[in-house]
Amino acid sequence: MITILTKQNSIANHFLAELRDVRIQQDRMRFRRNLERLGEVMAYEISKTLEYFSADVETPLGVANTHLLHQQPVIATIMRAGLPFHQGLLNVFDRADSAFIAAYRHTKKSGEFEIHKKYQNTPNLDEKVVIMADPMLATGKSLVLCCKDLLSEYNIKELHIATVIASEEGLQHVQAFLPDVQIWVGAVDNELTSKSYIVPGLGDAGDLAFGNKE
Ligand SMILES: O=P(O)(O)OC[C@H]1O[C@H](OP(=O)(O)OP(=O)(O)O)[C@H](O)[C@@H]1O
Ligand SMILES: O=c1cc[nH]c(=O)[nH]1
Ligand SMILES: [Mg+2]
Repeated sequence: MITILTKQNSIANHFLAELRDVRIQQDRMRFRRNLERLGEVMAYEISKTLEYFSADVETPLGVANTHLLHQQPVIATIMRAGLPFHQGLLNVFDRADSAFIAAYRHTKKSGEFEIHKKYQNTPNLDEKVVIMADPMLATGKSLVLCCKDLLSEYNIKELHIATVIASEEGLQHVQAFLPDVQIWVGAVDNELTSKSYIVPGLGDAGDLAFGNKE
């Protein structure tokens, strides 16, 4: 299942428009905050699909019945660009555990790239709802590699991918290799450049958030 946030009119469109805007995105703090705000909006949308139980809350004047999350999801992310987006999800799922993975696209002399995974630190994910957050889904190789590793190591109950901009091609790649995953995306763009950047996309999310890499 794929849910595309900007198919509906909402304030999320403003956050995404600012992330894409070649001038506004130069304000690094605002860029990170907009990734965070989209993480917050997406967390709210995902929260509507999770499992709840009936509970009573004692107020100063009586007892109110409500529905509470059966289980907090675990928020996983791929560094670097995932970090502000992860923070947004964590602002909403504020008692969640987190999982961190460091992976990046290493470009070879031929111009092709491969995903280098350097680090993974995660709580036990058995029987957990896991939300894997990475703002950019270009070829989909980073997300497929990282999710496949987690799925082979743990008996994950339900896996969600949260992303801000995806390419059509990348989405197809993820669906082919991770057919049971639920995908939440801000917007879907048509094209990839020869260096696998999304067009129109927003540029390099990690560099915009944290500075140019070497
Ligand atoms: O779908 P893919 O083709 O795998 O590309 C998407 C990945 O590329 C970017 O990370 P990058 O490797 O540039 O590292 P960074 O997050 O440290 O900037 C982005 O943050 C995704 O993680
Ligand atoms: O367009 C892209 C593709 C990968 N990573 C980014 O940050 N942007
Ligand atoms: Mg990345």
